[in-house]
Amino acid sequence: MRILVVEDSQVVSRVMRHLLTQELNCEVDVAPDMHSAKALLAENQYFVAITDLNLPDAQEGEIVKFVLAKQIPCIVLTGSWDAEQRARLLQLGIVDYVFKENRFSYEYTAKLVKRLCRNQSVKVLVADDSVVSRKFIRSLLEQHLFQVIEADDGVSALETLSENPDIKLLITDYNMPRLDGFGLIIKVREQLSREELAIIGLSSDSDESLSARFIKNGANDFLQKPFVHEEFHCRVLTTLDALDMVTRLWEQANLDYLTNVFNRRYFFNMYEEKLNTIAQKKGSLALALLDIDYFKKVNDTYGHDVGDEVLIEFSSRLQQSFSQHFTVARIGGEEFVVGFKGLNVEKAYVLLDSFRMQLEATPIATSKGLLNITVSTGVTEFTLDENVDALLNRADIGLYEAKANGRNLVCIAQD
Ligand SMILES: Nc1nc2c(ncn2[C@@H]2O[C@H](COP(=O)(O)OP(=O)(O)OP(=O)(O)O)[C@@H](O)[C@H]2O)c(=O)[nH]1
Repeated sequence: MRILVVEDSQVVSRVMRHLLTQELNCEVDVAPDMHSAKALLAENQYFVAITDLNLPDAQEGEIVKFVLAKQIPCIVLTGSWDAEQRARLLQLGIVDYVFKENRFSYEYTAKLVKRLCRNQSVKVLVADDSVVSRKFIRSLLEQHLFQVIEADDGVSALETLSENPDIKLLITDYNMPRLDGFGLIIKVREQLSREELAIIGLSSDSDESLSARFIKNGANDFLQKPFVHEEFHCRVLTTLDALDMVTRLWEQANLDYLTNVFNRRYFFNMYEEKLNTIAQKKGSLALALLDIDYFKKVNDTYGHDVGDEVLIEFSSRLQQSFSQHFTVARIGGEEFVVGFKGLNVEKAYVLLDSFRMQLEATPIATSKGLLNITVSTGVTEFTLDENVDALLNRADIGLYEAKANGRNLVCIAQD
């Protein structure tokens, strides 16, 4: 990803380069004037341009129109606060107008670029029966690079949501035919929590109680129409940042910090519930306990960091082999589990033995060279009246047998 900074002050361009490369994996080109900016724009594709308005060879902000004409998102970073100019440039379609006040202005700009990068993968559904209003909101969202989908009433919004489960944000009007904004939110919240789908309510109705009612019905936020561009963007960004924070907290609580597979806590919580459902439906489940062989030797010979590299690569191979259909978790130092929901122990055995052979045949690349790694595995099948501990204990008996019989084996433990 390439970013263009058009800025005649070397101090500012150096600060921006530093902050941008800290936040993102990107290349930063700096143009000190309009002439060199044009040359760089002719040569390269830019994700975004951050431009000053007063350049030695173009003092009236000419650079902005030039950048926008090339369909490149433009953030204005200026030392002169001019309310009229700001309103005009926002109208033209710049992403934001940032006043160079202090170091926070530069940090804000770098964070904004990071958000633009994230926004490209965020789907937003706009539900509004007014075409004009829908198109206006679409244009605001597209300035910030969101993927936008439209629905012209509550019923079609519901259909679109079920067809696109990856929509992260719903922006809905209140007055709509067939199903209004409240009805839509109530129906959506029967299935999706505030953390799974954020909702912002909109209305031009003068009824002051609407905002509270929207939020009580399950919206994350509310905006009164007409609104100014910046307020709209601030609400959208704050709502999505909150969603990101919840996701990060969830990941910290449920993913293993080293390997990024599910951790012990997630596995136990999820499997207590899962076993109840499987027992009720009389379904099948096989559970495997995998333990890397002689792992202590890897640490002792090559150091703890290389041990970590082995754990990371081993987890990644487990995920590649099983995560699409089954659950992979790290439950101890070099101990992993795989839950094979829907499989009996014989079928799980075949998959696990093939994984074992592939691991043996493909050494792991580490900073100290290729290492031959093998794994021992115990696998067992769920019987309808037991809990996770009992199931794991039985898988552990299989694992013990695999270790005792020379390692690099998969052993089935029968109940
Ligand atoms: N590098 C690294 N090592 C870890 C981590 N967690 C646990 N270990 C190490 O894993 C090793 C486990 O050793 P043992 O339980 O003796 O097992 P082993 O050497 O694999 O022997 P067998 O299982 O009998 O084949 C210990 O040396 C722990 O310090 C970790 O996060 N990173």
